[in-house]
Amino acid sequence: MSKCHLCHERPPALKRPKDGSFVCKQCFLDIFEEEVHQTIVSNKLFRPGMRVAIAASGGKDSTVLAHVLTRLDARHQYGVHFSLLSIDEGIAGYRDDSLAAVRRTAGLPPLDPLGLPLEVVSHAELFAGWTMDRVVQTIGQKGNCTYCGVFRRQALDRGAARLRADLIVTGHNADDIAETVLMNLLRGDIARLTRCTAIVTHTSGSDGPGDVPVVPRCKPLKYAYEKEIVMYAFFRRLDYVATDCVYSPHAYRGHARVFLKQLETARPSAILDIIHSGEALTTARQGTRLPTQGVCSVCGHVSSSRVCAACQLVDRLNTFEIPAVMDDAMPR
Ligand SMILES: Nc1ncnc2c1ncn2[C@@H]1O[C@H](COP(=O)(O)OP(=O)(O)OP(=O)(O)O)[C@@H](O)[C@H]1O
Repeated sequence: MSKCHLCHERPPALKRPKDGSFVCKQCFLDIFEEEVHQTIVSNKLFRPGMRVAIAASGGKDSTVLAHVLTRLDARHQYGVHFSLLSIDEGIAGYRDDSLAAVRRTAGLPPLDPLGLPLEVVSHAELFAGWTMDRVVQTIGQKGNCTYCGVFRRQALDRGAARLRADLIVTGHNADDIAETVLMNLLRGDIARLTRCTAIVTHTSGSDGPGDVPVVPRCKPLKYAYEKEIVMYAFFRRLDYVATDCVYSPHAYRGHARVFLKQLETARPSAILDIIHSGEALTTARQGTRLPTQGVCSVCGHVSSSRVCAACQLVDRLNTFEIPAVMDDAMPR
C-alpha cells in the first residue's frame, strides 16, 4: 500500500490539488499551515505589537484564515493582536447567517471558539440606512455589486479604525487572484492587471479616486488553492457558511471562474502560473502616477477626490440614479 509522500509512514488521505502529491491528513494540515507561514514571513506581513483585523465574512476562506493565523501565532509567536472584523451589508437570508457563524468562531461554544474580539460594522449605520436589500429594492440587481464593494471597503476601513488596527487581512485565495488577473487581462485593464497580484495594498489610491485604503490590507492565503482551503476546513471541522450571495449570480467574474476551473483541470499549476504572470507584470507599474490623498468633503473619510466614492453612491441612491460603473474588474 502506498504511503504519504511527506512522512512516508501513514496512508495518504488525499492528492494535493496544488502539486499532485499524495499526503496523509496530518501532513496536509501541517504543510498547508507551513505554506501560509512562509507567505507571512517571506513578505514580512507582521511586526511584533501590530494590531491585525481579520476580515471575517463567515465564509470558508476567512474562517480558515482566522483559524490558521491563530494556530500559527501560537506556534511562531508573531506577537500581534488579532481581532475579527465583520461587515453587515444588510442582506437578509445571507449575511445574517454568516455573521452568526462568525460570532460562533469568535467565542461561543461548542465549535472550537478562537476567543477573539469581534467588531461588526453595518452598511445601514454608515450609509444613511442603505442596506444592500434596500439598494436592490431601489435600483434592481444590475450594478448592485458596485455599491456593495465600495461600501464594504470603506466599512472595513472604519471598522479597522475602531479596532485601532494597523493591518487588515482578508481571505482572498489563489483562485480569487488568478480570476482577477484573467478579468483584468480580458478587459485590457493594464493598470489593475499590474497591481492586482500585490500581497499588500498600501495607502496609495490603488483603486482609483475615492477608493483609498486607510489601513493596509494583505492576503496571507494568496498562494492557497481554494480546493485545499475547503479540505482544510473539512479536516478541521470548521464552522462556516457555504452559501453564495443572493445578489451576485450574474457577475462577470463567474465567466473567469469557469474558465480558470477548466484550465486547472487540464493543468493544476495553471492557477499559480497565472498569479506569477501577473506578478511579473508589476514592474510595469513603475512610473504610474498615484492620485493625491485628501479627505471627503461630505463624510471626512480619506479620499483622493473631493467627495468619496461611497458618498457619491449614497447621493445617487438618494436620487435613484443608476451608475454605469463596472464592478467586477476591481480587486475585491
Ligand atoms: N461582510 C464581510 N465582512 C468582513 N470581511 C469580508 C466580508 N465580505 C468579504 N470579506 C473579506 O473579503 C474576502 C473576500 O471576499 P469574497 O466576497 O470574495 O468572499 P469569499 O471568496 O467567499 O471568501 P469567504 O469564503 O471568506 O467569504 C473574504 O475572505 C473576507 O476576508
